[in-house]
Amino acid sequence: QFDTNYASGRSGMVHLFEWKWDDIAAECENFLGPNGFAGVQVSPVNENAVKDSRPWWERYQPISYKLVTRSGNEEQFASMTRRCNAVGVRIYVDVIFNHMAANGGTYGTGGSTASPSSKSYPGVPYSSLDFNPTCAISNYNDANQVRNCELVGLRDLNQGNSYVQEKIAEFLNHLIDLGVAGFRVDAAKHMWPADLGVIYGRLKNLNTDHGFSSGSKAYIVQEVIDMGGEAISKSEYTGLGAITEFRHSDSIGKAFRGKNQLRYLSNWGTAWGFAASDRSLVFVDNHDNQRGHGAGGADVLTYKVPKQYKMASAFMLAHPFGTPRVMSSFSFSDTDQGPPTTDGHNIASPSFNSDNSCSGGWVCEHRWRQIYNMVAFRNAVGSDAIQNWWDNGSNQIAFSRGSRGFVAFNNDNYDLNSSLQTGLPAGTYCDVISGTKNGSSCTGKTVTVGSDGRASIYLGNSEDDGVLAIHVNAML
Ligand SMILES: O=C(/C=C/c1ccc(O)c(O)c1)N[C@@H](Cc1ccc(O)cc1)C(=O)NCCCOc1c(-c2ccc(O)c(O)c2)oc2cc(O)cc(O)c2c1=O
Ligand SMILES: [Ca+2]
Repeated sequence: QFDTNYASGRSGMVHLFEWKWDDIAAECENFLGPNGFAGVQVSPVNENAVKDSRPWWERYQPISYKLVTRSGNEEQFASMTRRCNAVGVRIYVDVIFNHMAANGGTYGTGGSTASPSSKSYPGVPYSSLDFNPTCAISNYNDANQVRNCELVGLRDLNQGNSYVQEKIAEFLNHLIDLGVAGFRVDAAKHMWPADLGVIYGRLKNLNTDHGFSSGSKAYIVQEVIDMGGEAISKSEYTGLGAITEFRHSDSIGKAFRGKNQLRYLSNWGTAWGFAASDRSLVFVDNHDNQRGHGAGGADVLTYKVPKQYKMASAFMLAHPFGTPRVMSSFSFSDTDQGPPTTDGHNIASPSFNSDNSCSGGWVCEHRWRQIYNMVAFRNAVGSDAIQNWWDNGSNQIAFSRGSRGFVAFNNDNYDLNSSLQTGLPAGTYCDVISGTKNGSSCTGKTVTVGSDGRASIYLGNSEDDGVLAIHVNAML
């Protein structure tokens, strides 16, 4: 189903890609809880194939459903969900049950062996009876092939098989017992919606020991890469739960790279071909398309283009459309490269600078002031509608969220300098992009709103950030 199970007053999910469970637990307590984040998407928790150079994508090659990975073991996972739920931060698990590991001398992160060539995975156990006949996906316009054949050599499970359904449901219910709030279903496009419906139907209610109200069901977000032009469409999945809206990532990248004038964002939402707001998990980039090949490819914005990245993230978090997910990356130069390690195998923990940013190979976009302050903005404005849309006919735009928040963007190559209607009560506000409210002072620019709700808004085109944001919880 598509209710996020977020604790009240919180929004903003962050994908702590490749983080270890102990480090996520600490991050919930030290940063995400205090800053109003609602949830964490974690990397796959099930035992995966060990590949020589430890590429990031080895974690998408299951060996078994044992909870042993480079991020930690079952005990550490259980401790993480306990500690994060205790501070109002939910845990969403990236689950892979379309396939099992591909060929290649294979043992798992938990020590299990497997023989993909004979479709034997004793760690589950799965045998050749549980897989579709071997064939390769070569034509994305053949829906049967996309579901029943192998994605890049990954052994394709038959989710129509009742034993397979049982093993998958057992795996997901084990995670529900451990306190998770939902799942990101990997490669959902490669599974039949009817089979997914059977599997989701076998899920238990969420564990009330972790603060969920009784009868709550797991939030399901299905990875369906649908940029149009293929046989399979996301609408086949939106009845079952939410979907990852890749068109949002592609379109927001194009807009803030200047390929689309920002004034066209005035009808941002389903008019752009996105799924319904409550079925769309939205993002600027994800773990796959930030590496250039996934969907959207070349136009996707990443931490490598920080000014545009922060503007796009601010727009996503300021706009009411969809359920936003902030990507938190490790730095990479090679698209196969895995997370930073201490010894080539064990993942390194993030280290933190005095300004709360990360080091040690972790980018921690979620710790960038312009991003975490916009999560607080989104919390402050709640479900208030967009009002007072303004644009200059090209790349300067502004809008308010009811009477609780106001944002302005400047992607033109000249200053934005206008008196605009903010919708806010009269007063002086801290601009939470250039600074942070600190008691009754602001470490960045301030904006004074008159009794008519108007304010003089200045955004120089050479400023670090092309965005300005004020809201009722940042009033001085
Ligand atoms: O680049 C990658 C991994 C990409 C990837 C991994 C996880 C994801 O959730 C994802 O969306 C993409 N993998 C590299 C290396 C690789 C991995 C395994 C393998 O047998 C061969 C090569 C690669 O070059 N992959 C081929 C292009 C990317 O094709 C993949 C897709 C994919 C890409 C575009 C689509 O429209 C689509 O429907 C599926 O999904 C995966 C899901 C997985 O669970 C595991 C995978 O290996 C993959 C996956 O290879
Ligand atoms: Ca399949």
